[in-house]
Amino acid sequence: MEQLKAQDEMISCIIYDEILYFAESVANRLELPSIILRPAGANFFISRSALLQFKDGGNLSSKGLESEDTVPNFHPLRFKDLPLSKFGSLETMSQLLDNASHTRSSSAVIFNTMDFLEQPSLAKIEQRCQVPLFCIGPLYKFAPALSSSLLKEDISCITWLDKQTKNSVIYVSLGSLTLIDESELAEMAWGLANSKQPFLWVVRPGSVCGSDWLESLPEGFKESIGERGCIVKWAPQKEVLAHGSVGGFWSHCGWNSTLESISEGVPMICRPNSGDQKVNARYLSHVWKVGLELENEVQRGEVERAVRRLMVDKKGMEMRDRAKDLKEKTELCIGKGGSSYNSLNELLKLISSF
Ligand SMILES: O=c1ccn([C@@H]2O[C@H](COP(=O)(O)OP(=O)(O)O[C@H]3O[C@H](CO)[C@@H](O)[C@H](O)[C@H]3O)[C@@H](O)[C@H]2O)c(=O)[nH]1
Repeated sequence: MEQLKAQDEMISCIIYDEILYFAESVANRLELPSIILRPAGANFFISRSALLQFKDGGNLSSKGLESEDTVPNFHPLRFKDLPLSKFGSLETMSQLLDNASHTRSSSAVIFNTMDFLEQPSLAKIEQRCQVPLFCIGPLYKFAPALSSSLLKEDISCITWLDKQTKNSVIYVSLGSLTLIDESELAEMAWGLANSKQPFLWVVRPGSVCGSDWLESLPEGFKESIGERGCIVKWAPQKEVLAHGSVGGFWSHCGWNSTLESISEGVPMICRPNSGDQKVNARYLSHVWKVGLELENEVQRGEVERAVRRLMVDKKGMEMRDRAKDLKEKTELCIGKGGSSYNSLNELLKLISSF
């Protein structure tokens, strides 16, 4: 540590992901300022306090967590939307969230979001937060050349998209962690096939339990879709969403996918799985009104109806109009004088003052 300290006085601060909260102690030991990066949304941050509040009050039984009732003071969230993880117990999860929520001695907090999108939640956070808050999202718009992808992107899907008509393609991707089983894969496959819409589907290797990649696709499916479907292992998602042929996105509603879809003006089918995704899905469908949520078990008939509603029906077109509106607001936000643009400049000023 001492060596690191003496060696490099060029390091002005440590920016750390909120989950890696122990990095704050390292910064203190090195006598460096630190800044917290919260990579998910402000609505999610607020929903965490609901989870902690109800857990501590003893009102959160596992039955309570399935309830359709709205959480008092947390509209539009229902108890079932609270951000529980599938990867741990309520106890472990709330302990982690509690630790990640404290600012400790850090000098500032960064959110990957836009002011206009999450204003009410940001205002609440600002009230409680003792240090400056910087909303500089969507981050990928400020650093477009950096690919953070761990998997190789299959760019051949762009050539396939070039051959499709405007707004006709539904893009399907469940992010980098979601797992599904073989029967869900089959229902998704037949729902997409029966919708008669062209689709670009990312099936991440290892994401279907019990199968390496496409072995468990149902018999007859490939023949039935012909050239109307394109399946890849990993896509250049930001480029895909910005492509004129893409008119809808079936997503697990991870925060990055949510921001990317909003920024490119693409309405969504929301199929959240765990954690913040349920909060994001609720805001997409009930506040921003650019998404429709698939809530029940995935069944081919429901998938077919959801795809057609989003891609063809009037309701879908209205959602597309609202999504275009959010895209324009995002452009203003990242352009010169916009809130994220200004916030980023303020952050740079703070860092240079250290
Ligand atoms: O074929 C693909 C599929 C995805 N992506 C990219 O992968 C990222 C996926 O991120 P996200 O939508 O946030 O999903 P996860 O990878 O599942 O993210 C985890 O981290 C997020 C940020 O904290 C949380 O919001 C999610 O719930 C959590 O699952 C996005 O940038 C996509 O552009 C690709 O480039 N190609």
